[in-house]
Amino acid sequence: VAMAHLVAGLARCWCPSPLQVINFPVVQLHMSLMAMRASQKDFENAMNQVKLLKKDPGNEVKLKLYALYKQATEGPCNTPKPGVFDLISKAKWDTWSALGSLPKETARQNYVDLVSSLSSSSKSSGQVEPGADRKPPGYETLVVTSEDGITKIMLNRPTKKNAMNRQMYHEIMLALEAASKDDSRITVITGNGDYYSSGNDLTNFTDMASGKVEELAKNSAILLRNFVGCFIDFPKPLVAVVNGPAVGISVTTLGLFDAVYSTDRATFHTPFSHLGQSPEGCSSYTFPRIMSPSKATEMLIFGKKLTAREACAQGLVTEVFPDSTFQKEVWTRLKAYAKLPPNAMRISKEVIRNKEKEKLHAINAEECSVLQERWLSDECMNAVMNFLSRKAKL
Ligand SMILES: CCCCC/C=C/C(=O)SCCNC(=O)CCNC(=O)[C@H](O)C(C)(C)COP(=O)(O)OP(=O)(O)OC[C@H]1O[C@@H](n2cnc3c(N)ncnc32)[C@H](O)[C@@H]1OP(=O)(O)O
Repeated sequence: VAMAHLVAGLARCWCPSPLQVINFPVVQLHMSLMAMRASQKDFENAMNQVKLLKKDPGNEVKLKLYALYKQATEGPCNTPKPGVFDLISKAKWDTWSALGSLPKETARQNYVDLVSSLSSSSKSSGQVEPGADRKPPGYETLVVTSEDGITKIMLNRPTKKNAMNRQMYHEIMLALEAASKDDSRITVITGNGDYYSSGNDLTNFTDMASGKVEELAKNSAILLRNFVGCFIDFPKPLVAVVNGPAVGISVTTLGLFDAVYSTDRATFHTPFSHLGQSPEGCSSYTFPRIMSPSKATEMLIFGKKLTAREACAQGLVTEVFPDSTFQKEVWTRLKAYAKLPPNAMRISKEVIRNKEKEKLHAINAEECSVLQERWLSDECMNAVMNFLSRKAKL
């Protein structure tokens, strides 16, 4: 009943004309503040783009836009929580508040990214840029689908072994955020092609070689911290369907999933020392707890690559399937799990995970700050340059 009131209330408040959200007084106030700063030009353009959207993006997205707006302009939510019966204000407060301590610049970037993904899926009114390349609708680095109670987030850069570039980090965060609010019961991350993911796209570091390295390292640490934070806070059962080899951050974050199903063709590899780097994804904490401390050390310090069966024996992988029947078996199982009562699953996850959340956020912050220094080291720069000049592969 409360949800019905909320939906009706949001519809009354925001839906009559396309994106009435932009008329929100607080947003208008911020528009004039934005216009004063040239460095926020993209943000301002995004606000204008929102006005041109023909298709109403729905209440969830409008709430998200509102929250990112507030975060980008005012910072973390510190206003008193509205009463339970003030459903609309409470929904807005909850969405803003859920952004936690997300930095203003990241919120601004996420706002711009979100508007850009909306613009490409909803043709803007009459403004056709002559000769402009049309972006494919929706995400650029992911394919996100939702059916049978399962939202599937598929990493989609198969020709790059699903290496995670900055765009992919942002899109995964957006997709997780959307999945946490949609009506699916289980969320799955998987890869397209023969790899699950080859980890961080090493070209993310090419800018490091060209000035302002400290600033780039700092921004990368913020990006990584927010990215991993989304996994720590994800409220629904999160399942990895590991369709092939996994490297680096795509392995370390597995410790934050609720189940990991793997093809027997997959391998699990965290070559941080080879790359002059150090563990992330909370693996410095989760891995010694999931497997024995010395096995974790062998992976995280010495870069030992595990087969799927070894990873399963160590507890990192829930179950391994023959590659020939992997997809069929895993999806049949997941569809059955998705029929379980959603609130029970969500609450069970809360009971299992909540005790650790604060700790995990602290570990995440620490790992990112250590990495920020590592990225500036000769060891790291040389390893990245070696890969990019094809002198080194894992
Ligand atoms: C900002 C947040 C930072 C978060 C910190 C995260 C850390 C990590 O994730 S550390 C792990 C980083 N990953 C790697 O070091 C893997 C590097 N890649 C490889 O060693 C190999 O590519 C391979 C073993 C994954 C696959 O080898 P192979 O089967 O021989 O395929 P290719 O090398 O020919 O790859 C095809 C194509 O894809 C590009 N590519 C693959 N992985 C990456 C990558 N991680 N970063 C950038 N590019 C990657 C590769 O360069 C090829 O491209 P083209 O030459 O243009 O075809």
